[in-house]
Amino acid sequence: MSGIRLTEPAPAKINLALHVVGQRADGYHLLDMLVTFAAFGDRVSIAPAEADSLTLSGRFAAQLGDTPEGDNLVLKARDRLREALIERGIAAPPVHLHLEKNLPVASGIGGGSADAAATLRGLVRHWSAGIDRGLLDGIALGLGADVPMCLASRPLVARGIGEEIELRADVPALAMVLVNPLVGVSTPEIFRHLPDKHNPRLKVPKAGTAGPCWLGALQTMRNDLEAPAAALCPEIETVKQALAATGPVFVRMSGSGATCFGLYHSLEAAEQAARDLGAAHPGWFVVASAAFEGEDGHGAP
Ligand SMILES: C[C@](O)(CO)[C@H](O)COP(=O)(O)OP(=O)(O)OC[C@H]1O[C@@H](n2ccc(N)nc2=O)[C@H](O)[C@@H]1O
Ligand SMILES: Nc1ncnc2c1ncn2[C@@H]1O[C@H](COP(=O)(O)OP(=O)(O)OP(=O)(O)O)[C@@H](O)[C@H]1O
Repeated sequence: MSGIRLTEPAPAKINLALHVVGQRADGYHLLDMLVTFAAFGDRVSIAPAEADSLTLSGRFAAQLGDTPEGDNLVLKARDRLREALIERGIAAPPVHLHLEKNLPVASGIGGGSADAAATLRGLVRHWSAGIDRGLLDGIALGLGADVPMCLASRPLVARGIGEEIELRADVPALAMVLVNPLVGVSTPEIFRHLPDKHNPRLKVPKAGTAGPCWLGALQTMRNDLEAPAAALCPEIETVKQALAATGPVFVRMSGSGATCFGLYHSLEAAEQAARDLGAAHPGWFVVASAAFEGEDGHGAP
């Protein structure tokens, strides 16, 4: 892509814990989530152009082949932001967007949501658009429940369907390994197979909790989508066992799966685990990553 003006990271979203605590009248489930982000993810690049366009690259670009271009969350994000800016008299001229798709699609690590959030962040900068944070959060939520947290892209607790966000800078930035058996799982189907929609709330450690205490707290938390996901996709249990055999400090499934993650005390340990898992399971998606800490060391703005 020539003439790139800026590139915005779209870090993978990792649900360290996910409790299903109720259901709204419209059927959406109420969730208590502890979320962090991986340095590994997609990337959205922006350049000025004569006319709007989108190009794709990356290992999983082909997985978006069946998604009509207009349904790509990158373009939806561009269009919703532009509409809001034009309504307020702010110019939003044509852009060439390039999506480097490194995250498997429909894999529980929020790839589409991360792409939408990165597009919003990038275009606000590209168009030099002073936009009210509340309005931007509203546009994000309209694009998907996970988009507001991906807009923050730093450790947080989210409640509701993901729109009530409390940043938690004290969550330890541990290295991780992400593993997906490359078997797609359908989020609505997992929710349909949930045995119980009213599970105990997430008990979040108090502000300033030290790293080792967070690890203890994580053990007391759950991902309530893990059992229904593993029932529909037996490979999830195989992935968890394989991860557990590499000596992580913690293993769990993210989102509605099928991606599972292991946490490690060092990036070197995570990289060694990823090498071993990749060699033993060449058909899986396996990647080692540091936690995302943003350009300023504290996550994205
Ligand atoms: C489960 C999470 O991965 C947690 O981070 C996300 O909330 C899922 O977000 P997503 O993949 O963007 O899913 P969406 O496209 O918003 O929802 C797909 C479908 O899953 C079900 N769904 C999703 C989220 C939610 N809180 N309750 C639900 O019941 C709904 O049937 C919805 O139509
Ligand atoms: N840029 C995009 N990247 C990925 N999926 C997209 C994108 N745009 C639209 N989609 C659609 O969104 C659906 C969900 O994809 P996504 O990868 O975000 O799911 P996920 O990783 O399971 O997310 P979550 O963790 O929020 O459940 C896909 O079926 C795909 O058709």
